[in-house]
Amino acid sequence: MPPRCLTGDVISQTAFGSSYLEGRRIFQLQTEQIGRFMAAVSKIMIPGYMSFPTKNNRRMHQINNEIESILRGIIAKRMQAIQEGESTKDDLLGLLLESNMTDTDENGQSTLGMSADEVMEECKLFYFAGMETTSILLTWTMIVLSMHPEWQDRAREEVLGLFGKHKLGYEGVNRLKIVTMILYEVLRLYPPATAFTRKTYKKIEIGGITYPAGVMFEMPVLYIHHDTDIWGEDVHQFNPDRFAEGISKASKDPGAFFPFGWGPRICIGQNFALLEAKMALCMILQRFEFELAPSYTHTPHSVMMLRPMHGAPIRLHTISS
Ligand code: HEM
Repeated sequence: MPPRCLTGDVISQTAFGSSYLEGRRIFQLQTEQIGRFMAAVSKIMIPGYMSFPTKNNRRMHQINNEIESILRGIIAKRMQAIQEGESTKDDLLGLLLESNMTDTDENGQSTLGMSADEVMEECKLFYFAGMETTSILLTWTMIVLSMHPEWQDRAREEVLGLFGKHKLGYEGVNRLKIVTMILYEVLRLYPPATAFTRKTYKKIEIGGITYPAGVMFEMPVLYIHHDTDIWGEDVHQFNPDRFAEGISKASKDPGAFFPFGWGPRICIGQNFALLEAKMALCMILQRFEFELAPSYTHTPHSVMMLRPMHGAPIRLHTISS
């Protein structure tokens, strides 16, 4: 199963719970949407081009309509069930709707909570923000562990030592040290989100320069994660040991590792993503040894996110018990 199917299934289940299959259709459509969007932005950069009635843009519009119509159906069905006294389910949609329904006026319109459209947008955002990123992290991890079999062995040793071939336990997952160091080092070398932006809301001085309100800054995650002055001469090498004493001691600047962003808008799903990546990696390591197929070419490519440009053909060999 490609990592994207796994992370798509996980977010479908956690976002929509019982409506998982309907959720999965949305995610399939959004996967097509991402592909089409990337094809469009990597070809041409004319302002407004995305609204031209090209075949690609028309299909993207169609996909968006279909996604919204499925989501409206899921939300309406769940709201009706809640109104009929069914308990809100323990998934993202249930939690969003619950918050929505506690603050409604006499007409049933949300006052403090979110509108149905906002709930829908949140559901869409969680997919975009959550599925692709974690799948890319898993993909790079498998690539890097194929290139460094000694680290693959160390990680497997740790996993088998903690769980054997048995089902993973939450407590055990929290005790994973080598696997955590590996994931951090992969996130340093190949951060799925290579940059994010911040806008000044008032006049501000940074590094001796005064900026007015409304200036957009790009925070270059990839660039800072590869800065020799911060990380040392081996900055381009895969060396999980640098994280042996935690993130703050891994570099000369404790704030230099920020694959999930920073500040009040830091990634809301970072713990979820790391837990998911750890569990998926442990389950793979328990069952398989893996290596890169000869056709693999190492070409990190950043359009929206940092991916292996020509995919990641990986050979899995079942470990006999
Ligand atoms: C390896 C996996 C992931 C990476 C590298 C990642 C990275 C990021 C980054 C860089 C941001 C922008 C933060 C900022 O502006 O400071 C972000 C925001 C966000 N992420 Fe993630 N993310 C990951 C997984 C997830 C998952 C699994 C979810 C949901 C379950 C998620 C939900 C979100 C949301 C909702 C936001 C917007 C937060 C806001 O604007 O307040 N992310 N993520």
